[in-house]
Formats: sequence, C-alpha cells, structure tokens
Amino acid sequence: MEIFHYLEKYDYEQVLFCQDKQSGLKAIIAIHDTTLGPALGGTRMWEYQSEEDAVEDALRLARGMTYKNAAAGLDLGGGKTVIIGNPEKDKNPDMFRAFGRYVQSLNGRYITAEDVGTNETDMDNIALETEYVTGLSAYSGTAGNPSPITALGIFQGMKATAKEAFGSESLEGKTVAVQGIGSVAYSLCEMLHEDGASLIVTDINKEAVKRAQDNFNAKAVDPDDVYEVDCDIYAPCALGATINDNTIPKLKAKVVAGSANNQLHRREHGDILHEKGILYAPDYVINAGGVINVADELVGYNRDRALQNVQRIYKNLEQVFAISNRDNIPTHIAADRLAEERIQAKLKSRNQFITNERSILDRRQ
Ligand SMILES: NC(=O)C1=CN([C@@H]2O[C@H](COP(=O)(O)OP(=O)(O)OC[C@H]3O[C@@H](n4cnc5c(N)ncnc54)[C@H](O)[C@@H]3O)[C@@H](O)[C@H]2O)C=CC1
Ligand SMILES: O=C(O)CCC(=O)C(=O)O
Repeated sequence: MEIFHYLEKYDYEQVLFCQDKQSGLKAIIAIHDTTLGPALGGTRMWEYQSEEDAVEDALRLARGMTYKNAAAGLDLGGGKTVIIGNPEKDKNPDMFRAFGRYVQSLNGRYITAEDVGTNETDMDNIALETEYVTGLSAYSGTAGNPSPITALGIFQGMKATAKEAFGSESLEGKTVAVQGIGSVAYSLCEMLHEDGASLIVTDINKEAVKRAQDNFNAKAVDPDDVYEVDCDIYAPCALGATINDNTIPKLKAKVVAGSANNQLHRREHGDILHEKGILYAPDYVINAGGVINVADELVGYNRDRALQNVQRIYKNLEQVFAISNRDNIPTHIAADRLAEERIQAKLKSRNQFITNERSILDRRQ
C-alpha cells in the first residue's frame, strides 16, 4: 500500500502507530477529518491477516465516521482505532491503559469509544489515562451499552424509509426479514413486534433464533435463505457487504434498512438498488444511534436528551430522500452529499476571523 498516496486521495489528516512492548499493544489511530470538531470513533480489536489489512481497516472506518458524524448533525469529525490482536485471548487492562496514554497525547483531537471486540470495561481502563473516551460503564453515570439505542435509531429510520417507499410510516402488518439477532437486532425486533410487524429471522446462532421465535412469534429461515423470502423490508443486522452481486437478484423486499456497517459490497450496488426501485436507507445514517448516544457523554450524559437526539435519524433520512429525489441520485450518494454539504459549510465559515489565545492580537504587550 502506498500510504501517502492513499492519505492524499481521501484527504486524511493523521495516522498514529502506537506500540507498547510490555502490554503487547499494537494500535493504529486514524484521524480522517476534524473540520466539524474532534474526531470521534470507536476502537476495534481484531486479529488481522496482515498489518496492511489493519491499516486499511482503520483508514476506511475513520473516513466512515467523518460521514456518519456529519450526517448525524454532530459537531464531531471522523476517526477510528484498530488494535491488532484477538479480543478473546490477547486483551489485558495495561494494554488499554497504554492505549489511553496515546489517546491523551493527541490532546483531544481524537476521542475513542467501543467497537467490535471492545467493551465498556476496556473503555473504563482507557479512562484511567485520558478524559478523551466515551461509552464507559453505566455505573459511572454514563452511556453504557449503545445497542438498544442504536436499535431505536434503526426503528425510527425504518419508519421514515417506509413512509418514503410505501406512503405510510406505519410498520403494522409489514413483514420484516431480520438478518442476525444480536444485541441491536433483538431490541429492534422487540419494537417491531410491539408495533404489529411480522418477523422473519435468521442467525447462525440457533439460540438467538429461538429467542426471537419464542418472544416475538418470529418465523425462522436458514441464513442463506433470508434474501429471497417474501417480505417488505430486509434488515441486515449482522455483517457488512450483504448487498452484493449474488443477493440483489434474490431480494423481494422494497426497502433495505438495518444496522450493519458497510452494507453495500461496492458502491455500485447502491446504484443497482436504486435502478431496481429498492429504497436503501444508507447504513451510516440509520445506524448513528450508538454514536449519538456516546457523543452525549461529552457534554454530561443525559439519557432523555440522547434518546431525543436519536429520534432525529427520522428527519436525517427524510433529508437524504429529499436530496435523492431532488437530484435524481441513489440514496447512498445523497447521504454523502448531505455529509459533505455540512463539512463544506463549516469550512466556509472558517473565513470569519475570531480572536482566541493563538491569534496575533494575543501577542500585544
Ligand atoms: N452495537 C451498536 O450499537 C452498533 C452496531 N452496528 C453494527 O450493527 C451490526 C450488529 O451489531 P451488534 O448487534 O452489536 O452485533 P452482535 O455481535 O451482537 O450481533 C450480530 C449477530 O449476527 C449474527 N451473525 C453473524 N454472521 C451471520 C450470518 N452470516 N447470518 C446470520 N447471522 C449472522 C451473530 O451470530 C450475532 O447474533 C454490526 O454490523 C455492527 O457493526 C452499527 C452501529 C452501532
Ligand atoms: O457507537 C460507538 O460506540 C462508537 C461510534 C462508532 O465507532 C460507530 O458508530 O461505528
């Protein structure tokens, strides 16, 4: 990988390699863009095939956070960390403390949180060394597990998408096929069931499927069969890249709206959905509930306020659909435009001079 070529192509600000021999820490902090504010994005711990894969993942995820935070209306830029290692075997508290010291060294340019492979306990260890961490354990009066709140955002976003696709936001009587009944999707199924939707579920974990069958009267299908079931909405809530060359021809749903990150295998798959008349709720717009929730910790966590802000996802998607209709473009491009318009507007307003402790006026005797 030609690293500076890549950084220049997507306009990254900074990449920091962090190593601590004693704890075994090997981390990469990527800061994509801080136009809107300090970069906020979680820390992923994963056993990568190669160091190059780890760098690529950190860069791709950091850029995704710039768009997610901008489209969510947060005054935050985009960044992300990956820690190289197996989260089941290689973790220790000192590793996260060492990482916390690196985060502190950035003096607030980057704020971290949970991601795949890390949890509230890891964030608590990071917090022993830096104030620039969110998503701490709920016992310390903070946000705690973001999944139910992410689910609320998906539920709101699904309603906005249903309104655009079917003319009514009501999910009563709609059939939703949910892929992956993990932390987010279980809460989502609960809300959908209460709202009168019928559920078709799948998971590689049989217990998760049984729980949904027992509690929400859901119909179960095998993981490979979920794409072609008769349904109104397909909700990918497991892995990324499930919208691809193989699955699109099978889809009977008129709407794709779920929590997974990076749902489109390639960007052109968003174009194909558009051409086929399948309305796609862009992943980083609809799944921003988690980051909206942890961002609230930065100003002193207030759950009611965080929940209210998560409801904004409905309006954010309405805006995406308005741009898509106005410019006759697929929704994934409309979402990018929404995020980029916010960043550009902020860049322009920087032309106005403000006095601060760094300005020339401050040097007067
Ligand atoms: N937890 C959160 O607040 C947020 C989560 N997301 C994304 O949402 C998705 C779900 O997140 P969580 O619920 O936290 O994860 P989770 O790990 O609790 O749930 C994922 C579920 O998917 C199942 N699964 C894996 N491969 C599958 C397959 N091939 N077919 C069917 N099921 C499969 C797993 O068995 C598991 O039950 C992830 O892509 C995550 O990145 C995005 C934003 C925030
Ligand atoms: O939700 C979080 O814990 C942090 C935000 C983030 O990294 C994400 O939304 O992918």
